[in-house]
Amino acid sequence: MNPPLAEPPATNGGTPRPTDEELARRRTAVGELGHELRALVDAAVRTTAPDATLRHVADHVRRLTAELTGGGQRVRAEIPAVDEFPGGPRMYSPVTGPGSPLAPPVEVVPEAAGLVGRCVLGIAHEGPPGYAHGGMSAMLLDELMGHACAAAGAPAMTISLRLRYHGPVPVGTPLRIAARVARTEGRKLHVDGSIATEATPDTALVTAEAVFVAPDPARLRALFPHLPATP
Ligand SMILES: CCCCC/C=C\C/C=C\C/C=C\C/C=C\CCCC(=O)SCCNC(=O)CCNC(=O)[C@H](O)C(C)(C)COP(=O)(O)OP(=O)(O)OC[C@H]1O[C@@H](n2cnc3c(N)ncnc32)[C@H](O)[C@@H]1OP(=O)(O)O
Repeated sequence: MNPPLAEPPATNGGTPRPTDEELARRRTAVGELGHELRALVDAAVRTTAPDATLRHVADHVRRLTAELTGGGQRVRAEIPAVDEFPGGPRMYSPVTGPGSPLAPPVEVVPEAAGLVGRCVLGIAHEGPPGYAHGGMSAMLLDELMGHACAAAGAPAMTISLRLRYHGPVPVGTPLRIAARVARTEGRKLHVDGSIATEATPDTALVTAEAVFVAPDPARLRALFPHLPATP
């Protein structure tokens, strides 16, 4: 079990902002580690190696974890130095983050009617054998629909998300996730989304309708105490 995360301090401690070059170097290193961790997770859920090998690897990984935690750790709600929140890169997003072992990761590109994300899910994301966990589809859509809000100029949080699963989403297959803001109503954004394979983009396997709310500024400060003064 991970230890509980510490509560956020009142400020970020006045840490100086890294230069663009330092930031680029750090992001590359974060992405490299993320890539290797994803390969490790994939290998771990697919391996048929003997028990002794699993125990041996577990020992190695325990030592590596100690090496990573030894250099200091970010506290709950702290915005990583490699991120720009809201609206910019989020290196550790569990959906799009190159540094996250949980993320496929999804690559997001703007399209005429909103956004499209592309990824391949792995066996680590499996629900029924050979197909994605339904919760993974929900996570992919929630994130991409959130990106569509930010791209429309209103970073927002989900207040409702309704999914329809029309067909199972295969793992190991290039996927296309689409999201667009259908209409806005004050601070509320009504967003549509879908998942299909790249090979058959017109056959939606999952469709989603969500409502997002752009938080009131006071609520925003309370929720995200580490936001820069002018987000
Ligand atoms: C600016 C940053 C915001 C942060 C957003 C996050 C990321 C943005 C950054 C970059 C964007 C890029 C990518 C997107 C990344 C991730 C997307 C994933 C999104 C999520 O994974 S996010 C986690 C799950 N999400 C929650 O954890 C929200 C829980 N929620 C709240 O924290 C508050 O709700 C809040 C803060 C949203 C609004 O708070 P508030 O104080 O500003 O506004 P208030 O409460 O007054 O609600 C205004 C109107 O929404 C109605 N309303 C509210 N909740 C409702 C509900 N459940 N059902 C029906 N109606 C509801 C009210 O009834 C009122 O309606 P009316 O105006 O008609 O009376």
